[in-house]
This record gives sequence, C-alpha cells and structure tokens, in this order.
Amino acid sequence: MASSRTSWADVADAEPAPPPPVTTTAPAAALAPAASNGPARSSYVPPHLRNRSSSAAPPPSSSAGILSRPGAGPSTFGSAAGGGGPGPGTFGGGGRPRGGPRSWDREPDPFANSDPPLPPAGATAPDGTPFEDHQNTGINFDAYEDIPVETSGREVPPPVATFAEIDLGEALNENIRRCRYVRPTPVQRHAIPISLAGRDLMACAQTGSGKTAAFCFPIISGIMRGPPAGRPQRGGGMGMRTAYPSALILSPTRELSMQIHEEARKFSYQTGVRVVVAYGGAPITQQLRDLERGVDILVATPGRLVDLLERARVSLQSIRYLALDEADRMLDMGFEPQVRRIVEQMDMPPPGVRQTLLFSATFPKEIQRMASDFLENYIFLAVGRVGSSTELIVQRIEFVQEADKRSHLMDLLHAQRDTGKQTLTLVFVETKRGADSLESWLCMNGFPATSIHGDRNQQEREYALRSFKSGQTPILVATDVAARGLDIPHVAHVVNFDLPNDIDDYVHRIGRTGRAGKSGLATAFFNDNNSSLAKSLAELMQESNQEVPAWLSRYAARPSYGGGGRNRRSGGGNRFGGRDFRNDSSSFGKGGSRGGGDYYGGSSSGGYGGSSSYGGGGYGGAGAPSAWD
Ligand SMILES: Nc1ncnc2c1ncn2[C@@H]1O[C@H](COP(=O)(O)OP(=O)(O)OP(=O)(O)O)[C@@H](O)[C@H]1O
Repeated sequence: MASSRTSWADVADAEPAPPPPVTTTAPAAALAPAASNGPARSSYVPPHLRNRSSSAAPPPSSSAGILSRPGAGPSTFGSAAGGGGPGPGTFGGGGRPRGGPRSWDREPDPFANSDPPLPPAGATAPDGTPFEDHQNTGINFDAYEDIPVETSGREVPPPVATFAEIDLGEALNENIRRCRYVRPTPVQRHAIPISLAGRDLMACAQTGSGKTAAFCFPIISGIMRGPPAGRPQRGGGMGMRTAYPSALILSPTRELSMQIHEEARKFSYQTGVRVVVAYGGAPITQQLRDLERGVDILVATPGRLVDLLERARVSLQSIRYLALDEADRMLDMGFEPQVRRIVEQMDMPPPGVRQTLLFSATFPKEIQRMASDFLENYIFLAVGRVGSSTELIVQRIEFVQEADKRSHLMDLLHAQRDTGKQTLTLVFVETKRGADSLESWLCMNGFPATSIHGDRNQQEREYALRSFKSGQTPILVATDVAARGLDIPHVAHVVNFDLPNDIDDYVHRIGRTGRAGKSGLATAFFNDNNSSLAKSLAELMQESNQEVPAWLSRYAARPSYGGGGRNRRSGGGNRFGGRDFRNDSSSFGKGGSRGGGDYYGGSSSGGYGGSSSYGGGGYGGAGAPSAWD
C-alpha cells in the first residue's frame, strides 16, 4: 500500500502552513468588533490559531478577522466582556477553554481508550512493515473502488484521492492519523472537496462508508480557519448565558448524537474547536454547564435543542454550518416539524448564508424534494446506489413462521457459538415489549443478552450499549432506535427477527454490520406478515448481488404483494431512487405538493413516526411527539 504510506508521509511531513484563505461561501462582510476588541477579547484566540504556540499567534486582525459570520455583530462578539459578562479568560470565547492558547494541553485525550493503544507515528509492526499497513485491520478499500458515483449540480469540485491533497489543516491531519484513517473513503473523496468549496450538499452513501468524517472534517477545518465564534453571553434571563455555536449537527437519536460527539471530539482534538452534545433523557444541567464553557460545534437531537432554544441558552444566529445526519429520517413525518422549527423559525441564517450538508444512506425522492427547501445551489452526490446495501453484507432470508422464530434464532446462535468465535449479534424486533421478552428468554436459555428501546431510561440504554460493545452481553435485542448510524465494531451478525415495514429501515438495520470495508452477515425471518416487503427486498438483494431464494421471487412476483406500503422501490420506473430528483422530469419542483409521486407514505400512522418501536423518549410512538429527545 505504497500510496497509503505516501499520503501519510505527506501529512506527517507537512510544514505548518499559514492560515489559508477561507474557502467557504459564508459572507465575508467586515467584522466590526475586530477593530474594537476590549480587554476581554484580547485573551480570545480564534480557532484557527488555537493549535499554535502563543508566540505564534498573530493579532486578531489577521485574515480571518476580516470575515464575519452570519449575524455577527458587536453585540454577539464579545459583548459579554463589557456587558456584565465574564471577565477576561472566564469564557475562552468561541469555545476555547480557560487559560492561554496552550490550554488544550489539558483537554482529555479522546484517543486514550483506543483499542489497541495507538502506536507512535512511524512505528513498525512485528513483521517490520510500517504500522500504517496494519491500520484499521480489515478495511477493504478495494471493495469500494468500482462503486458508481453520481454527482449533479453546477460546477462540481473534483474529488481527491488522498487526505494529503486536501488542505484540512495540520492539527486535523494529525487527528486523522490518530484515527488510523489512511485514505479517504469514496464518499469522503467527493464530499470533502465539495464542502470545503463552500457548497451545499445532499450526499448519499452506503452504511458504514465514513459519512460522519465526511461532514465533520470540512466543518472542523472551516471553523479552525474561519472567523471566531461568539462567546457565551448573558441573554437568557436570570444571569444565564446564551451559547452561539458556529456549527449544528442534528441527528435523530440520543445514542447517535453521543457517537457523533465522540467522533467529532477525536477529529477536533487539540484544534481548539470545542464540541458539545445535547440530547434528551440526560440531565440538562451538565449540558448547560458544557454550553457555558463555550461551543463551536453543537451536536444535538431536535427535542433537546428546541428546549435549549426556548430557554435562550442557545442561539443559532452564528451558525455557519448545518449538518443533518440521517437526513431523510430527520425530514420524514416524525421529525420534520421540529427540524423546520429549528432551521426556519428560529434565528438561524438562511440557506446561502449558512452552509448546509445533508447525509444519509437512503434518500427517497419525496424527502429530497422537501430537503431542497434547506439548500441553495446544492450538489447531489450519490456514492453507490442510493438506498442500496453494500455487497460486503451477506444477506440471508429465511421463511420462518411467527411461532417458530425463537427456536430458529436459537439454532442460529448455537451454530454461531459452535464456531468458537466471539462475535456480536444484533437482533431487531418490532416492539419494545417484544424486545424485553426476547431478551429475558435468551438470558434464560443461556445466551447473555441485553436490550435497547424507547421504554428503557437513558441510563439503561447507555448501559446496554456499553455492555454489548464490550462483549459482556454479546447479543443486543433492539427496536429501530438502534437501526441508524450506530457504529459498533465487531457486529458480525444482524438478525431481523421481525422485518421492518420499510425497505429503507431494512437497509439501515443490516448496515450495523459490514462496516468500513469489513464483511458481515444479515439474516431475516420472513413470513406472510412481511409479504408487502417481498418485492423491494428481492430487488435490493439482486442489486447487491445476493442470492434471492426462489420462494421470495415468487412472493415478489405476486401482483398483490410488494407494490404498496412504504416500499418506494416498488413505485415503478423509479427503482433505487438513486437519482437527483431535480433530474427527474416527473418530479415536482420546490414547493410542489406532498404526498404524490413515489412517496412511500401510505397512511401517516404507518409511516416512520407511527412505529410502536420508536416510543418513549426514542422516536415516539403513535401520537407521541416523536422527536422530543
Ligand atoms: N477514511 C477512513 N479510513 C478508515 N476507516 C474509516 C475512514 N472513514 C471512516 N472510517 C470508519 O468507518 C466506520 C464507519 O463510519 P461512519 O460511522 O461514519 O459510517 P456512516 O457512513 O456514517 O454509516 P451509517 O450510514 O451507518 O451512519 C467508522 O468506524 C469509522 O471510524
């Protein structure tokens, strides 16, 4: 892998470069406060200088200082110092912790628990080969080489082949090395240059293909180089302070927000960029304290964010970057009202002023159309077919009657145990009650299991996830609350004990295995109750080069099966939905009516929002505020 080493050598040897010009399209209006820095502001070090020694820090009137963020004004930037706010150094401004520019030395090391421990740069493996060759063991980038890529939109920036080709900044490059990322994945190759060029992006790429880094890297890099964020200032009443993040990353579940936060903290380690997470089910006081220390990137679930906005503890007026992970989920019926409220009805700068990045593995056309309200002159990127599953996942569909499911699962688990390999198995069920009961039954039968669903409190959910990840309980029974985004190493087998109603949910569920180039196995129990999924399932399997059982093809061929429900693939003439909806002459434009076209809506109660498995602080069951998380 000579090319990999080359890219790392390039990264490692790079001289610290002077701050390059800001490449985003954020408006470059003059930053008035820069000229009137008071004493408090003199202690402020912009993010792009925070990874340098204090002697190297130029005065605030550097190139970054002539740029403004949206909504920035004298009252936003630094007024805390003069207006009864904290004194010098109390709030480091822009999220930098207290103290001088070297204060990141005290930043907890997010790589401390790396498993195995990270060897020093340049270390060699026992066989004498460079360590880089052994990093991310099992990553099979060749699996991604022939992947079809579609981009559309005006003036699409070209992709890159290595991280060294992209000027992300020295500190971020060092963190990429610490993460042991040798080469960008395909979605990163395309998405990072597009985002760095300041363009809005709707990106679709298969599960486990590195989308988190694809949106985090440009955001962190842009914040490091861009104008300083506003410091927390009084404004919330009762002497409370309002935080002004520069970037907002929204995700649909608490666990996914926590995971993105952990990832983003690694990527931004020692860059001076501060990442804070806010999600429901956890005490808000700690989150408020974190926000008061300053925040550049806020990762949040919609419900908790609305709470913080209503308490005036967060303002979105300084947002330069908005990212929606699992964007199709965030814009479907369950979440759309809250997301619109956050993005359109609060104080967030409009599209074209902020930069908006939407990512998911699935992107139904109707959701694309809706998403276009949030974007301006955007680029559509599809890496692999939209909504397809990776060929790295071997999919097996077995015909199992409801009454036989448990014994069938037991057979699978016994067979797995007989191989002697310690693997993690994720079992998806439809209901919260079903999850509890299957968990107990497995435990009674000698298979250590735990469960995660919306009726468990947050502590229990987090404990379950930790216990599963560590292998202490190698079986996790889950509802769809665990279907999206979670990146759990060593999940070798996903079992769809109950199949979902929607093929996209199936794609996300099985995507918990076969990640980052590793292979995985997904087994589904199919019976007459799942007949409406037959056609889309058979199509998906065919497309992923999987063997489709003859009986499933027969089910799929029946005219009464597979054509309805929420299975957009079966909408006819629109297989895979892997196209930019703007290129589809039959699509209705911005502002067109909803509910037509190939929307897989069915009834609203049958849509995502109504699934009983999402409830109780998760997605919300029927009638519950789905995103109050
Ligand atoms: N360039 C890279 N080299 C090696 N590993 C990578 C690289 N980029 C990301 N990864 C790893 O790949 C795994 C999957 O990444 P990530 O969770 O971002 O996938 P995703 O595309 O967001 O998946 P999903 O659609 O399920 O949310 C993670 O463990 C991540 O650390």
